Amino acid sequence: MISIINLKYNHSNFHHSTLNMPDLFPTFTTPFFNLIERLGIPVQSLSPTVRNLLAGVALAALLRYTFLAKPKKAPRYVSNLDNVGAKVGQDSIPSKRYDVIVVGGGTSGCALAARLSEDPNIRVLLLEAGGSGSALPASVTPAGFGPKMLGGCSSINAQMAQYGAFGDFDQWAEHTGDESWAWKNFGKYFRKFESYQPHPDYPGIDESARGRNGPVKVGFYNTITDKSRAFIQAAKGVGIPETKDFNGPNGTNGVARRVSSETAYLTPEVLARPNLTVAINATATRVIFDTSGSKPRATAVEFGRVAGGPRWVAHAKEIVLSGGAVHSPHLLMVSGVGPSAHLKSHNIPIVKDIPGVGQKLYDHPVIDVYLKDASSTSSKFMKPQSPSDVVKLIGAIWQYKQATKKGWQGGRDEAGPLGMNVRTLKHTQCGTPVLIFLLSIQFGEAAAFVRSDDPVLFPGAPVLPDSTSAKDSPDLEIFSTPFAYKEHGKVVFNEHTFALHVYLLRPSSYGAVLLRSSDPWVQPSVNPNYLKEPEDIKKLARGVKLCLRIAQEQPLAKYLAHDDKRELYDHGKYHYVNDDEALEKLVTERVETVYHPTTTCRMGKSIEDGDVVDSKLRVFGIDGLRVCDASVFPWIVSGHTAGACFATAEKLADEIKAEFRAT
Ligand SMILES: Cc1cc2nc3c(=O)[nH]c(=O)nc-3n(C[C@H](O)[C@H](O)[C@H](O)COP(=O)(O)OP(=O)(O)OC[C@H]3O[C@@H](n4cnc5c(N)ncnc54)[C@H](O)[C@@H]3O)c2cc1C
Repeated sequence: MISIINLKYNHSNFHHSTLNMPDLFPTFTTPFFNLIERLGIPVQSLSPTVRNLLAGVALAALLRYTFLAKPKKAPRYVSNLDNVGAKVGQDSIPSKRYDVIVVGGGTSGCALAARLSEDPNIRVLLLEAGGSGSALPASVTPAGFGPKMLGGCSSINAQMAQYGAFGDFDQWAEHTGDESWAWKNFGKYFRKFESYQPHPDYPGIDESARGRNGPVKVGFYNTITDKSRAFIQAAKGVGIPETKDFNGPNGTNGVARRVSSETAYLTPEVLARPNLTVAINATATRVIFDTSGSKPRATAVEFGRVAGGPRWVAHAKEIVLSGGAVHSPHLLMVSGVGPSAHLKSHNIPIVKDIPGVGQKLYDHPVIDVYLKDASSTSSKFMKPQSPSDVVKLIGAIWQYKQATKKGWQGGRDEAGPLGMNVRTLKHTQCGTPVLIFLLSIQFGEAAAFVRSDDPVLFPGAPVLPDSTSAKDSPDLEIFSTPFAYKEHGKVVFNEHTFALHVYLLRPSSYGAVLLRSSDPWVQPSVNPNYLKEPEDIKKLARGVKLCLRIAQEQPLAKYLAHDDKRELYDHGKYHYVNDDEALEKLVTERVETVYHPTTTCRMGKSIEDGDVVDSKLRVFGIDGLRVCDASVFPWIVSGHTAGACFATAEKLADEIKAEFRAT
């Protein structure tokens, strides 16, 4: 299936890079400079330095307004762990008992805990290693490799709500031997979590195929730059047909504004439930088992706040690990569940030998194509490199805050550029989302899904080994961002830029998550093994070739500085479209990740096949222990991974609730 996202756009305020009053945001700059004029200072005649100085004052004032605003009332989370479990070593304190403990308040965990606690007879404890996403400005490190928070990756991701190809889930059903995972059955859980927001600018969506009442709002919320609009037209020009809806009845497609799992599922009403306890800053360090019977049973979770600090224990009938594709296998292994030789090498007593734990780490490798923007209209100020960038950014923050104060919910233009892929201030305290926005630098505005063996796009190219789930599923995604960045956003350009990115949707290569220590506070090693298989390199090389061709196509071409042949940019590499060897070299030199790790606790039929959980997400050979997050995907999906995490949690919640009702 081939398709393109198109998004809403309002970028008229950003056409000059120097500090120029009329070009800045009138709601912010006009009153400020009026005030200065009234003090008798002729602003227009001031030197750029003085104007920048004045802008600095404005910056300080606005930062104070933005970041020191009165925080909203803190949600009902428990941080005193004495109220959650029994302190280890204090036998006089009776253990706390729950029906279900969910470990990890991320994308899947928040959804699961919220849905389970709808049944007042199920006492649920959600343990989250981090704090609230709305209170942790520094929590932007991807994929759980650093600080953690409620909402997990859904609190920092790029909000692209494309769910994968329908055939992906039919393949899941085939692998597990359980038809409930086939799209015709599993699809209802995608509709259950989403609330599709129709938009007049985007007609032609079959709303009957979309969810209407779920907690996660999905729709055409974002602004879109003129270059990403031009990208859509250029992609059509090279032969990629346009589609209205990634997730509609005709196949893969989609867009969204950020709604984290925390803000969507852990609403004040949900948090007020007496049968739900949400503990923050509570890192699970071990699952505790009763090994006295013929089959081990998970009975409790041990958790703590900091390495070397006190630990607590809470008991439950059912324990569900939702720590994500890195930390669920990590917790299993430090608890004695995993490949026995590997655990023995770390002196961990074996509870259950499951060789597949931590194996089959799939991820989506990406190649970024750097282009110089000839129109000088990029949003480079969002990663400020100069005082004028700072002023523009402050103006954007101001505009965004004004719009949200007036009740902006997306779908209209007045929020300005920060309306693009950014969580609304409304849901959070102070300026946290602004920081998240500045640091996360993931602004996918428009995307195209194609196959690397499409005869129209790659005429004469030999067919490569095909790991995709169905014959019409895509294996490459190309997306545009309104400026270029390198090394996960750590390096930005101090010039106006534009970027295309291509990633491999169904890689053949996979790696592993392995222990570096038996100490649960020591992070595991994560080796994704990108590009180990040669066909992955060849497919990505075709994707780069397509990016270079799209960049040459009108109307996109007119925005780009094709005569800029500096090594910094890729304009000088257009001749690569006829040089596969050069393209493949570029791929191997430039590979990065789009942060979609999956499959490290694979769902399937048996331990012998390398699977870790069965189709009800129960860990093989252990009672009372399940895993529910991206780690259980039998294969990585042909698209973005958060949707399938929400849907998996929705499905498991229904199943566990039914089991509790039956007992
Ligand atoms: C930068 C970035 C951009 C992305 N962009 C998109 C996108 O545009 N669209 C899309 O669909 N997907 C996107 N993704 C991927 C998607 O967000 C993830 O695949 C998905 O959110 C994973 O959900 P999860 O439930 O498996 O894990 P997570 O959401 O990572 O949740 C795991 C949770 O467990 C907690 N935890 C871990 N260990 C412990 C422990 N020992 N004790 C207690 N708590 C623990 C963590 O703090 C975390 O809250 C992106 C991801 C990243 C990082």
